[in-house]
Amino acid sequence: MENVFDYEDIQLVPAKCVVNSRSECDTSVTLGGHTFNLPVVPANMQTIMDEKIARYLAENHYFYIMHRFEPETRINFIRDMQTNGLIASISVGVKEEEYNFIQQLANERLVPEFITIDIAHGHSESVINMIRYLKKYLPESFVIAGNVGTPEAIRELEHAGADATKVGIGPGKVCITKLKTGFGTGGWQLAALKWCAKAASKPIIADGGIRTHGDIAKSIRFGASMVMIGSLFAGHEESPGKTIEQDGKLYKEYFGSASEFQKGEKKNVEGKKMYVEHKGSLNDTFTEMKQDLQSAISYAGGNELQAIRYVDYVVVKNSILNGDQVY
Ligand SMILES: NC(=O)C1=CN([C@@H]2O[C@H](COP(=O)(O)OP(=O)(O)OC[C@H]3O[C@@H](n4cnc5c(N)ncnc54)[C@H](OP(=O)(O)O)[C@@H]3O)[C@@H](O)[C@H]2O)C=CC1
Ligand SMILES: Nc1nc2c(ncn2[C@@H]2O[C@H](COP(=O)(O)O)[C@@H](O)[C@H]2O)c(=O)[nH]1
Repeated sequence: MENVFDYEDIQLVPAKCVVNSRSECDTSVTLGGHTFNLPVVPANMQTIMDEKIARYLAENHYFYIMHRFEPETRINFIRDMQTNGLIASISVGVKEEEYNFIQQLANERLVPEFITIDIAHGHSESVINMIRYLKKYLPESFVIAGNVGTPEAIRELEHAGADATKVGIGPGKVCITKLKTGFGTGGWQLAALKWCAKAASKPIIADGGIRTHGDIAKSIRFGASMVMIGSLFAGHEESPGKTIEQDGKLYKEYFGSASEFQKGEKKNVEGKKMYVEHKGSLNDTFTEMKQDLQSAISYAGGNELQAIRYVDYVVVKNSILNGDQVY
């Protein structure tokens, strides 16, 4: 791999505007035959996603992926969502009991619209076997497989039957994989996305490392169809993480899915816990994300998301932020 870079090293180059108002720009995206308002999905983590948020997102035409850390609730969750005319989008692992769970879904003809295989090292036989099993027993479910960080992995998972792949090993805010193992796409996630996108024939979800709304547009430019975000969604009043008060200020907890706090034990820990500032309602963030992305589309010289795919870019090596912060 040559010319590695990350989000803060890139600026997209404006093209002539073709709209009279940013409100004309369409941020919607279609995945698995369903159209969503934004190419953004909150991370399937326990301090980011719960059933209430899932319902809110589905009702408001945003994509969501429920986490897999309360496995016994999944059957009722799928039933409840579908009974109410909403899409069911769940996560699975690769351990033996997950095969029994999938068999149970097939027996009961409960078919989630989306199933995400949520594993740290997705370029593995365990994930390939799970993709094949899902495609055999629940062929109508749209299968997202990950996480990976190389073109070889994209090809193998797509070849096994994955309908989309998820790219990002180690760029997450609460991720310590890069420090504990020396591996991953941390620090060059955007370049890894570009590299993977060249091999992909199906949609890619860029996962981890998004720190500003402009990073969503950059992900689209480098090949993502959808962007998974944890930390930017962690601080809302609706977020499931505990709220704490320190020196009169409110914070919310955000912990990694491979952290000691998630696992309940100190074994193969590759995640940590942090506190993020409380930031109001989820709805306000989605509204702002939409406005920022509409603006990005207008700078790309188009009126729909695809316009961003074709803009030029420059590498500005770490100089964009220049000490600035959004707030
Ligand atoms: N995107 C990212 O960068 C990362 C994300 N995570 C998140 O943490 C959660 C837990 O992930 P994970 O540990 O995979 O899930 P699980 O704890 O469910 O483990 C899944 C299976 O894969 C095995 N396994 C896990 N890591 C490896 C590896 N590096 N090599 C070989 N086998 C492995 C496990 O066995 P055993 O434990 O015995 O090895 C287990 O049998 C997930 O939600 C995942 O998304 C975790 C790390 C990185
Ligand atoms: N290495 C680890 N990665 C993790 C862990 N828990 C979640 N994740 C990944 O991070 C992203 C969210 O990233 P962010 O930068 O938006 O905060 C999430 O979707 C997972 O892929 C973990 O314990 N270790």
